[in-house]
Amino acid sequence: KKRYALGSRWSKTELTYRIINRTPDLPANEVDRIITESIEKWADASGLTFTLVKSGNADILISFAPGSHGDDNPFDGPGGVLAHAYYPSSNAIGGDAHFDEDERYTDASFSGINLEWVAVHEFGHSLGLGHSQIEGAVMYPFYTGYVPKFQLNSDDIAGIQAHYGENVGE
Ligand SMILES: CC(C)C[C@H](CC(=O)NO)C(=O)N[C@H]1Cc2cn(c3ccccc23)CCCCCCNC1=O
Ligand SMILES: [Ca+2]
Ligand SMILES: [Zn+2]
Repeated sequence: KKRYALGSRWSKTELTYRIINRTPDLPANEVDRIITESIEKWADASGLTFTLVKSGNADILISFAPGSHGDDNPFDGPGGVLAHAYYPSSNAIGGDAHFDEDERYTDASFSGINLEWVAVHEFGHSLGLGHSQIEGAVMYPFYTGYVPKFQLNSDDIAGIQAHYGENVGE
């Protein structure tokens, strides 16, 4: 099956991200923790580093909204499309990740939509990964349900390293 796909990449390896708003489905500190752990999965597998910023601009702007939300891709209500994100680019929306607020986001639960899985998938796009046809890859285009302690698939890791190389550690 076709493995990972590549879109545009960032021309830098030190990236910033900002949580614009949070889903009310989970406690705010949980949302922050899940988002940070999700983006750090990509840092662990590559030479990328991420800094959370609390205000102003950032490379990756993260927001939750239902239906029409200011871009050309309105969400579709509960189910269907869960979220989307934009490949790196010089324009403002590049790298941004939007989550459909009409979903019921959960953590460590087999019901609802696992926020961590969706976030890891979207941040893959924010970093320049397309979809993979490998069923176990996080970049697979279909949500297949909560996987306890899930890790990036080797295909996801190969994809991010094709763009940004290996994690060279401290
Ligand atoms: C991978 C995920 C985190 C992000 C992707 C979108 C995406 O690639 N974002 O970057 C997603 O939402 N995929 C849909 C694909 C999809 C499945 N169905 C759909 C019905 C209508 C529209 C889309 C879908 C059938 C019914 C199940 C609906 C609930 C699950 N939805 C999905 O799996
Ligand atoms: Ca939806
Ligand atoms: Zn996707």
